[in-house]
Amino acid sequence: MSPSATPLLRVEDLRIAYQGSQGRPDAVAVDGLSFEIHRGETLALVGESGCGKSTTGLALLRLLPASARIRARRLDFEGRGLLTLDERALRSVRGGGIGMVFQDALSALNPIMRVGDQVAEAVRLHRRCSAREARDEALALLERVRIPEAARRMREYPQRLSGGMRQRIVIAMALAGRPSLLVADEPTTALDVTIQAQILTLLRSLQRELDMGLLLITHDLGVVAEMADRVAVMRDGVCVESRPAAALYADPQHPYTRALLASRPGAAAIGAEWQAFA
Ligand SMILES: Nc1ncnc2c1ncn2[C@@H]1O[C@H](COP(=O)(O)OP(=O)(O)OP(=O)(O)O)[C@@H](O)[C@H]1O
Repeated sequence: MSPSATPLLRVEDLRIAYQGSQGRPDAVAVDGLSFEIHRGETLALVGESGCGKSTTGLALLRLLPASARIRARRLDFEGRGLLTLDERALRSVRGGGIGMVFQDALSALNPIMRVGDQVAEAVRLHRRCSAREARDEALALLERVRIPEAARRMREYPQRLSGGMRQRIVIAMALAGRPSLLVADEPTTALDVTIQAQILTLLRSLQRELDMGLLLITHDLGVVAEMADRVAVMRDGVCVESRPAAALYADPQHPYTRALLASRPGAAAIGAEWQAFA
């Protein structure tokens, strides 16, 4: 990691509430969250379902529904405030500055379009170039995400590919705008365990090769043990602990972090730690 003075992403005191409908009170989804990501750094945002992880990821791309009220002391990407960007600037940040990978590769892909054409289309969204150049770039992207026989795979439709291959295609599309930050929201949850490991290794390698920042959103502390530089643990919209990964795993400070660690499959004692939060 080579942290520069200005972080790629600076989040300070982020608060997000969904407006309650039919007289119901607003629901606070994120409450006072702060973190930074530098180029070349991986931050894992970890917590159970509903703790506000995806809401945070979507806020970075200003993709929250209109019912979401968002404010922050700072929400800066490459030194610019994301909350005050106009639509045009936002479009260039989405996919250009910040790339996004979601859990469900199948629904992110068009079933009736060859995957090579979909990646080429993503390239042309971000860069003026000929159809030929876009196809060449798409092929290079498929090779970058280690798709074997990439030239042949370009002509396949998504359904003909395995789940892992599809997720590689989605990652290739997310890279098409040459982002400096990649947000990956549960990128492996829908995959078999062995494939999960391959995709995580790929993300880690890409993050290093391209010197990107990576925000990895997951409910599974085990998933990030090998690859995060820092881990931020969230519970009910609040960050309870944020530390370098090695320190957090070796000596978790917050009881909730200890409970999450103990509840991983294969962890010895779930018992008392978890009971406190059940
Ligand atoms: N569109 C929405 N309208 C109202 N409330 C929402 C909306 N989206 C999320 N929420 C609520 O905001 C809180 C945080 O949800 P969020 O999806 O960010 O959590 P999460 O940690 O990503 O969980 P998951 O992994 O299940 O997606 C939850 O209480 C959820 O019910």
